[in-house]
Amino acid sequence: MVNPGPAPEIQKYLSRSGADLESTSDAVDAVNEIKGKVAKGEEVAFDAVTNFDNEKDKNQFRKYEEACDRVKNFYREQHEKQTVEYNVKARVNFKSKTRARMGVWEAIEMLNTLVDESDPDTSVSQIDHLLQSAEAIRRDGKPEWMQVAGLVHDLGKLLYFFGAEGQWDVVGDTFVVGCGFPDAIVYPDTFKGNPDSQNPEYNTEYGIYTPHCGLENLMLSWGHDEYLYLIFKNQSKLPQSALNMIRYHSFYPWHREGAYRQFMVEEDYAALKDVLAFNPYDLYSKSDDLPKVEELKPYYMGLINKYFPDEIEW
Ligand SMILES: O[C@H]1[C@H](O)[C@@H](O)[C@H](O)[C@@H](O)[C@H]1O
Ligand SMILES: [Fe+2]
Ligand SMILES: [Fe+2]
Repeated sequence: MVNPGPAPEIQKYLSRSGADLESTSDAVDAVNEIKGKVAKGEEVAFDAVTNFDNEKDKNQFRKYEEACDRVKNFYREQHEKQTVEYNVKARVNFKSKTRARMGVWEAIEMLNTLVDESDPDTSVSQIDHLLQSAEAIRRDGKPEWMQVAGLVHDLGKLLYFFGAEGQWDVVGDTFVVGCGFPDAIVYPDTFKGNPDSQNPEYNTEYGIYTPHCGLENLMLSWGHDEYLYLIFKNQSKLPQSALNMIRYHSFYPWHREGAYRQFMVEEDYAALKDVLAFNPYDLYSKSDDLPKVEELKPYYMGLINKYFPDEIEW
């Protein structure tokens, strides 16, 4: 008899298996572990093994209370203006046009002038941040698709050059609109100025959503994650795990602080695993050592050609 292979529900996970799953049995173990924990109502956390293993160094990042005014002012504006109404408008606007046509490397170069106002940890330009992330992933021997995820994950910040209203609808951590704003978001007090926080249809645990409706059905605040996910979902050969890393990498209240569990379905735990495997390379690779862009270009062009068409409709 022919071996029927893993059950369809397991297959679903295998096709999106995390970066460190070497074999089918690893993947099945991982899935069983997730399922067991979910069934018992336990929190699922995954420790990614990376080069950044010094806890003392890790504590130097994301210190928002000590951040400069540039960061604080950014979040006040973002938290006041990211409403359900704006979100719907931004999504309709996204679908209404193509903003530019260019290749992935050209897009990376275009980001050269952008310095992210929301980021307390880096003041290097975005091209440097992308290469720092990709190089850290490569150094740890992770697969090519994940190196590519590192290389492109912040390309959604191109939105800034495509008629964004400022940086508040492009960068910064993301959160859900249409339900209450949890304290797990940085500077939670600033939501007082967001009209949605006074709206009884929105300001509850579930707001406009239903229990365990799945992350897929939530409106995440509009910015570079969601935009880039929408672009690459149809215009790349990236595996689902890479798309998860792109789509949720700024969703810190969810992936780091444990908020929004009331909306999760089983497959969202696989996405969580992907995002947690990616996060150290995004966050802890931030340093002032500038990568040598021209030296690295040929290697990354090779990867770009494997995963993307020559021209993307942005
Ligand atoms: O300030 C940063 C930056 O904007 C990143 O690109 C984003 O992914 C992070 O969530 C945010 O904390
Ligand atoms: Fe980002
Ligand atoms: Fe990043």
